[in-house]
Amino acid sequence: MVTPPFLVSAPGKVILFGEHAAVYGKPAIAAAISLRSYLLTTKHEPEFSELVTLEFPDIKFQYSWKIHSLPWDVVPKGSIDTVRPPSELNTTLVEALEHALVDVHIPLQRSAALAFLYLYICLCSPDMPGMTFSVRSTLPIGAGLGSSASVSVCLAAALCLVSGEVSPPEKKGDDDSDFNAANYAGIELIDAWAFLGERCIHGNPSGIDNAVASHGGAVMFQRMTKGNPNVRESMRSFPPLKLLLIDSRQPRRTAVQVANVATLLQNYPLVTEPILNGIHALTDEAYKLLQTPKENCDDAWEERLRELVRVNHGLLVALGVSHPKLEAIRMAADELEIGETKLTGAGGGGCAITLVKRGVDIDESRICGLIERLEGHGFEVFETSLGGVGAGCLLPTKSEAAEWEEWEEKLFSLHHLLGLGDREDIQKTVGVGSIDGWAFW
Ligand SMILES: Nc1ncnc2c1ncn2[C@@H]1O[C@H](COP(=O)(O)OP(=O)(O)OP(=O)(O)O)[C@@H](O)[C@H]1O
Ligand SMILES: C[C@@](O)(CCO)CC(=O)[O-]
Ligand SMILES: [Mg+2]
Repeated sequence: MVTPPFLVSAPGKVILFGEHAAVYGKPAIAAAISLRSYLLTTKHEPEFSELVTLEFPDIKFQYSWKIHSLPWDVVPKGSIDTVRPPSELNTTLVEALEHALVDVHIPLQRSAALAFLYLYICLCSPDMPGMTFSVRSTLPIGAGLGSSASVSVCLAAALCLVSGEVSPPEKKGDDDSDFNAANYAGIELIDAWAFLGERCIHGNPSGIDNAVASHGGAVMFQRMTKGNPNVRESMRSFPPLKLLLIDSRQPRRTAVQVANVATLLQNYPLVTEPILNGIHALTDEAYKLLQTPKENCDDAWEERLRELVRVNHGLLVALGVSHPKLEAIRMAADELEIGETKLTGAGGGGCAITLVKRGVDIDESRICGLIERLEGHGFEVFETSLGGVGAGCLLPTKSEAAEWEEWEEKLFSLHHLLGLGDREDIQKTVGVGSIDGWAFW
């Protein structure tokens, strides 16, 4: 059992191929990005020990519940398998939590708070001390970069740590590829609980986003079908790709986009199924291409990959999940002949990626021209790298326990920062890659 204060963090992701089809058991390819969410867990002062507090400053939400007023009796201790959580939500618990959420009307706040309460009731117990869980993200929210999954993974990781279901990650050796069985078991469990958090936020997730946010790297993922388990294949020799990541800043919710595709499939199965099968075949092609040894990734290879990006976008347009702003981004990149562009994530707004041409026929000034043009239209261009680390934890080791007070003081000032700082402040002060001490499962 880990005693607060401590921080956990998990990355966002980019889906390169296969979104939406992933929901129907088709393969998809995604990679973790360097933009991440952070969750600080602190213990309440004794006078507030009967409260549990949730703070989501990014979505202007803060709420405290009396711990004993929550519906603990719906899932009595021992009635839930915390080691192998089910993949379906317990609808009785979801209904019982309505009461705790009666004052929360805004859907984006309500779904995130439901994810927290659901995991809190399943993993914790009413005799635990009062705590505050504060989440900040350097990811744009609801923009296709897996913000919901990175928050779900942070919530699952923090709650698994305070309940003792999972131990903090053991530091790996110098070779980051070293396999550590305890870390692996820990992150598998966090991933499984985060999937239920995703279910609370968007109803019918495939599980690809929480898989990438937990494990990091680049993966080919296929949701379980007819009792077969999920496939999650790590793509270790992922070739370096030059990508632009552009946020249309058009808000949308994944839950709505996924439901729209479900309606299309229901209304026009003979039309929609072939589109999903087309995405499946295209992702298989992309998978083969992305397995090509680096030395064979020549111009023709790049051209084929870009072609697949273009076709994937076209099929997503046919599913009805593009948006005029995403089309404006694609057209700007097409006009300047920078590369091929597709929406990424659930679409309907949010982000697009442009797979940039390399080689002699494209110079940096053309790319700068595109960025300027996009920013001029109010779009935001992100720089990020693909295939980064998965979920991690920052807490003092036993040998540092003497510095505990100093640590606690630092985290309390961090608490303030998590409430007020901007993305750059957060990344600089606690960010993975900016400060030492982070360990990853
Ligand atoms: N920083 C955050 N703080 C609190 N809640 C968040 C935060 N980031 C995301 N969420 C929750 O996740 C929801 C957005 O998730 P949604 O699945 O719609 O988009 P996304 O995950 O960013 O994109 P995609 O699913 O396409 O990758 C928000 O409405 C909110 O409920
Ligand atoms: C649209 C979708 O395919 C990707 C969202 O990032 C939904 C999912 O797979 O859960
Ligand atoms: Mg999401």
